[in-house]
Amino acid sequence: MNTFLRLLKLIAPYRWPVLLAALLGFFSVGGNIALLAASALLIARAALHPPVVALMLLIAGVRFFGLTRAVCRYLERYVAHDVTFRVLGRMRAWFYGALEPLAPARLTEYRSGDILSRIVTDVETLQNFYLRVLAPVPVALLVLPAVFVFLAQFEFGAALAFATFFLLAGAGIPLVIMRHSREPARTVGRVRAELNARLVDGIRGMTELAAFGQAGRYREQVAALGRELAGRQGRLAGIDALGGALTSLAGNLALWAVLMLTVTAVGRGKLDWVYLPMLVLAVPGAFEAVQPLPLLFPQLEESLAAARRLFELAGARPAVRDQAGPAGGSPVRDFSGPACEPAGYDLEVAGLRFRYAPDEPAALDGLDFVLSAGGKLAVVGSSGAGKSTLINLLLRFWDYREGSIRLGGCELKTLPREQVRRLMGVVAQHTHLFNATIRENLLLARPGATVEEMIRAAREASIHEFIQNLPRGYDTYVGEGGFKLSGGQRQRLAIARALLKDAPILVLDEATAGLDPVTEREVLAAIRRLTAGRTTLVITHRLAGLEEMDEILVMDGGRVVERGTQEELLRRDGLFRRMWKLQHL
Ligand SMILES: Nc1ncnc2c1ncn2[C@@H]1O[C@H](COP(=O)(O)OP(=O)(O)OP(=O)(O)O)[C@@H](O)[C@H]1O
Repeated sequence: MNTFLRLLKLIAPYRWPVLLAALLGFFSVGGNIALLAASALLIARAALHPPVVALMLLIAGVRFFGLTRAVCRYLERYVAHDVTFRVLGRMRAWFYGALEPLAPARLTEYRSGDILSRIVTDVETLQNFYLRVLAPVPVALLVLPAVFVFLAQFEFGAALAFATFFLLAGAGIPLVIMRHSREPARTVGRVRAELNARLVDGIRGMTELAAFGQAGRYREQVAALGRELAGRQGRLAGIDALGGALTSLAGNLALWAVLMLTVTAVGRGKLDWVYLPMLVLAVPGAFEAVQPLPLLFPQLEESLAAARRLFELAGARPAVRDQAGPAGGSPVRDFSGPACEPAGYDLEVAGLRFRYAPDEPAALDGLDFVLSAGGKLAVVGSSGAGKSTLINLLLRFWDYREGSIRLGGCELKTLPREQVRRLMGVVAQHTHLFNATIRENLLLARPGATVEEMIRAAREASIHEFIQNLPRGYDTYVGEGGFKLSGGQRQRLAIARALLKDAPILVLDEATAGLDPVTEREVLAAIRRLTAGRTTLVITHRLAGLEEMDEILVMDGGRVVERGTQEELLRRDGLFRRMWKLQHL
């Protein structure tokens, strides 16, 4: 019910067009009934060979209702679809906006295919809620009393028979259908999402599947899900057909009953025979209003299931929230103004402890360091030591509970996420490049940058020459994820981006990982230009280019096990020296 009300709320701003569509729907069905009734009366009257003048009003009526019916049907379809697509458009934007605060911490709990399925298919499914659930009900509710009163004027028994079959078709049959369609209608969205998630995963990992000889097995899993979806859709289609057939049967029975009762009334001399065809033909016209109703509950069930999936994800509690309360306090309200204005860019980390979930081991277990503005600090360590976790906390992708991170004297979690991220430029190992031009990818860092600024950044990142030699230069499309570029080129673009962003604090997260030694040296030279004069935090397990660091923290299992300059660390017989020896043999 709650979901139903929330869906209704979403169309509240469009209540007038929705109401107009319902009224137009009523006039369209009403026009059809009047057209059939007027035509029947005209034929019956004409059989008596009256002067043509006596038929003029009926002839005009047939013309008028014929036109009314066509115009109303057109307008009803137009208004209903227009408002539906506007609601869906609004919903997509709302849903996408609701996802942003969930990234990346909460979104990692969902598969990308599943999210895609929600934003595309589930939103699309909701069009049925507005077009096939909400719209037909008021039309049927208006048609029933109108036709009942009309028939009752001539023969009450016929009116009663009509109402009985109308209610059977409009309420009884949909209720029977509901019992049988509930399960497939509820689960069809989930199976579709599962299939989409598998497909997206499979497409991404196609090379691996082929390399490990698992393509056939995966294909079979996709096919099995496809069969399951087709099975549920088939059941729904069968139920839909059954509903349509039963409604037609009820309509025909109503017609037969009204015919019998009016013929009897004519026989008893209670009804003028000339009205008989009119009364009988009004019935199939009226049944047009109940034709969509068998699908009402399956569509409602499917829409509610889709809406629940949307609301569930959109309503997920973000892992991080901007807060105005005291440091470490529970989130109070959305951030409305800085609680503290950082004085400079000194970074002080003290007693920092963090675990991703209460039952998981600590990813960081008491981290302390000071990185003064303009200073350079490296964090090195083996895989799983907690290096990336530190970045996740620094960028406020996750929030810490124990210890503190102070930026310019302010507790980091009291600063708005936007402000924190504005102050930090990140060059990561896997920089996401959009399927757009090089120019668009670079300007992402600062949309207002001039061409000169962009070129200067590319030059300093040693990528300008390469771009210039491309046939389309800065307007070259880089392909999905930048696949048309080499790893080194992608990294240099990432450096150019960071240069363009010109943030006072730089975070380099395995920025040279995976590069060959020659490219690594070139990228390191570009990094050196990038870091000049900036507060820099380098996260790496490759021990290269660390001689310029003011301090190196060596981490293991979430703790700092050694610290000092490269020279000092090499003099000691510790983890750093062991790692160094392994990498520089
Ligand atoms: N999103 C996450 N959810 C749960 N646990 C995580 C998550 N990310 C990392 N971890 C865990 O936290 C610990 C530290 O991981 P982290 O990624 O910080 O290590 P790292 O030093 O960056 O390793 P690498 O050099 O391999 O990237 C690991 O035990 C890891 O399994």
